[in-house]
Amino acid sequence: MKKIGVIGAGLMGNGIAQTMAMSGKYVILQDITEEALLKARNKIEKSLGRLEKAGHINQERVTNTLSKITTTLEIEQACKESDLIIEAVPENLQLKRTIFEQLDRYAPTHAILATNTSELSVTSIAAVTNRADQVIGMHWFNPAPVMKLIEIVKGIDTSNETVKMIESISEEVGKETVLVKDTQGFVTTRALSAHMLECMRIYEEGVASLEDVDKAIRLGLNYPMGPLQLADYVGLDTMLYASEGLVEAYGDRFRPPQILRKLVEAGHFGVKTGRGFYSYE
Ligand SMILES: CC(=O)CC(=O)SCCNC(=O)CCNC(=O)[C@H](O)C(C)(C)COP(=O)(O)OP(=O)(O)OC[C@H]1O[C@@H](n2cnc3c(N)ncnc32)[C@H](O)[C@@H]1OP(=O)(O)O
Ligand SMILES: NC(=O)C1=CN([C@@H]2O[C@H](COP(=O)(O)OP(=O)(O)OC[C@H]3O[C@@H](n4cnc5c(N)ncnc54)[C@H](O)[C@@H]3O)[C@@H](O)[C@H]2O)C=CC1
Repeated sequence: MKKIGVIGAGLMGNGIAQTMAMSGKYVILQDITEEALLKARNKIEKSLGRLEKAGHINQERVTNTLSKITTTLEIEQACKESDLIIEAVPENLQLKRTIFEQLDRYAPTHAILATNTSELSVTSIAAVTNRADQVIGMHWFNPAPVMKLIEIVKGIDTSNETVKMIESISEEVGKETVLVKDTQGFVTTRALSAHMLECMRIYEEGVASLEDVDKAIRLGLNYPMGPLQLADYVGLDTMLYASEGLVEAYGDRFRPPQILRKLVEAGHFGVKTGRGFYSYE
């Protein structure tokens, strides 16, 4: 697999594009606005700069990586020569199904179509295509260039060959993999949401301040980030979508706390909008 299409250039899409390009893949990154593409390119440059400063890569690798990434507003353009297309648009089943109809229409017949969904049904997304055996969940973690895991999700009709190809390219770009069944939330989102939603409730009940809930988990349980800080980092909109899907599958224990719903209703999605549980302005 030499050419990779990435659909959606937000938080995850730009990190996935960067990771692929750093391993020598040609990447075509697509979004619906010029502004989103510009923002993505800036984020990639910043992240590469950070890796260079830390001594992980040299200037030549930065230049090479950037030269391998092109951007487009046309989904057809991102598909037509790609061997693998990774979708990273917002966590909404209807939107993803609409995108996959188009991926199926425009991508070469050999291409694998992967979704970066955090918890939605890969099987349902695959069902709108004529190649369900070549559709798979490829679940990355934020920040994509740094996090070690890719959670591979095998839909009902995903072929073993498709799984092998995704295991192989994941390894090629320096990631470890786990293989999971297509169930709501897989392993990681189910586990992470249980933890984060409970911590939001602890804060909402006034048991401790925002800072102290985060500090307790960070220092007491040795997590790299506190749960509320991490929720802002992941995106509260994504957290809310995920919890709503998990409620449908597993019931009330994943019910979104009021504070999460209100922050999303107010347009405060976390780091990406400048405000969430914390302010970043
Ligand atoms: C919602 C879903 O579906 C799935 C998800 O993604 S859930 C969320 C998963 N992600 C997490 O849980 C992240 C938790 N946080 C962490 O692991 C860490 O805080 C972190 C890696 C983000 C930052 O690490 P840190 O030690 O706190 O800060 P920092 O020292 O700045 O960074 C550590 C290293 O990562 C690098 N780094 C961090 N973010 C980076 C980025 N965006 N690009 C490039 N490099 C980055 C830094 O340069 C640094 O490198 P060195 O140690 O070699 O100097
Ligand atoms: N935020 C996180 O930590 C993680 C998110 N995910 C999943 O990745 C996906 C994307 O999440 P984020 O990157 O956080 O969201 P985001 O909101 O940062 O980015 C989404 C991007 O998709 C673009 N977009 C919207 N409609 C589009 C369309 N029709 N065609 C092309 N692009 C379109 C938006 O303009 C935006 O740039 C979601 O499914 C999410 O659940 C997976 C792992 C981690």
